[in-house]
Amino acid sequence: MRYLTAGESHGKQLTTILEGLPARMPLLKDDINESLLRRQKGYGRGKRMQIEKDLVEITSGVRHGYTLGSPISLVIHNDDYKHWTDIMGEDPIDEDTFIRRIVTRPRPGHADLNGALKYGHRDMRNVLERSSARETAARVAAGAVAKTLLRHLGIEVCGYVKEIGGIVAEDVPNLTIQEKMSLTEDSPVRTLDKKAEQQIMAKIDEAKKNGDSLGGVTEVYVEGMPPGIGSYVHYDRKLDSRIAGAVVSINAYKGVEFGMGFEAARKNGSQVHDEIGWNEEQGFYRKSNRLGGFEGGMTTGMPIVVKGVMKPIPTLMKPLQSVDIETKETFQASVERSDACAVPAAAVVMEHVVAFELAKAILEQFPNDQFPKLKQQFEQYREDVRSF
Ligand SMILES: Cc1cc2nc3c(=O)[nH]c(=O)nc-3n(C[C@H](O)[C@H](O)[C@H](O)COP(=O)(O)O)c2cc1C
Ligand SMILES: C=C(O[C@@H]1CC(C(=O)O)=C[C@@H](OP(=O)(O)O)[C@H]1O)C(=O)O
Repeated sequence: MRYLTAGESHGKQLTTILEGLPARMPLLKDDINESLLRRQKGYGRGKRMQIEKDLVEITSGVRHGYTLGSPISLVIHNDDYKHWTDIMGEDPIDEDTFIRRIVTRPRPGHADLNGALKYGHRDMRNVLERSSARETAARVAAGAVAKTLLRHLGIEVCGYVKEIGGIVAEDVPNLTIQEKMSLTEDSPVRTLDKKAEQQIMAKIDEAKKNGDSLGGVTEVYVEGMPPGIGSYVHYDRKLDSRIAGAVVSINAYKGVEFGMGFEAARKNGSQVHDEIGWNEEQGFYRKSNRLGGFEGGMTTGMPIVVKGVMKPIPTLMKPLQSVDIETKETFQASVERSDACAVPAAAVVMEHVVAFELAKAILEQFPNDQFPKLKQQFEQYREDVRSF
């Protein structure tokens, strides 16, 4: 399974083409819309999210609520496009409008300058329109389809916020994944910890007031993956490495940890590895999950726990110094609108990119033409590993 996305942030629409999904899998527009709506929520976002109402149109690959096995195309319209038709249309525009709206001032922390140097664009709008995280809506649409497949196989994926601006949300022990999902849905900053929630909101307000921005840490938790998904035989089949790549591909993500992650560097082996047990009912199991559900590039059958770190949003109301690419003059960047913090939204994006990698690995490992056959073989595999 693979997908491509197309679309500019202020262009007409975003398009996702998803290929390699089995035929005869139940899929509803609402499965995708629910995810899109979740991505739009979260305290700290700017005015753009009040303009957009992300809804998907399925334009191919699905009939009467089931996949056909042919490419699925998903379209999300940009409601903001109506304000940008002269700037973003495909037809040539008059010189005056072009000069007035040309972007020559690169923002530190964004793709603007590197993209201009690489492609030779003198109007950096040609870079920022595509490098914008607006594209993550199209990726969430693909991930929502993957999540639907996983749900039909008994696998649930949940993303939430662990930390924003240095305020850490404590874990609530022994929650079921359903409880995690509903708690985070009710939280404006998508945390499990009510106390941290209030502090985080105050911290975001403070950053906003100072014209500044915040980053944080998001976590994705997955339940229901059997052991042995992924492979140790080649670098590009290791599922943890694919997940790491997918997470860092999200705009503003700079690092990934599995389980105890970087903390492992400060521990002895006896405090890191997960001891193996066996009983008649479960078969092989782990006595702990310090490694976050992976060994040797394969799932262990324990929940997958992966964290990602998002840097603070680069567009700042408080100006940072930069240099105009035409005049070569130093200026203090000024902007009209931006998110102050998008970590809660990014947790939803991370959930969906992880879900996509999991679904992709399953489709590589099991017969993938027809969903009912895949499901049957997958359930058989679950039983095979349980009784091994
Ligand atoms: C959900 C989400 C929303 C974002 N919103 C903004 C924003 O409003 N302003 C901004 O400058 N960057 C925003 N970003 C981050 C930039 O897109 C990102 O920093 C930029 O594309 C440069 O890429 P890099 O940070 O991965 O190097 C957002 C990122 C995500 C995931
Ligand atoms: C549009 C989305 O996020 C955008 C990501 C983004 C950026 O620079 O990455 C900049 C902002 O867009 P604008 O410049 O139009 O205000 C965010 O709103 C979205 O998440 O759907």
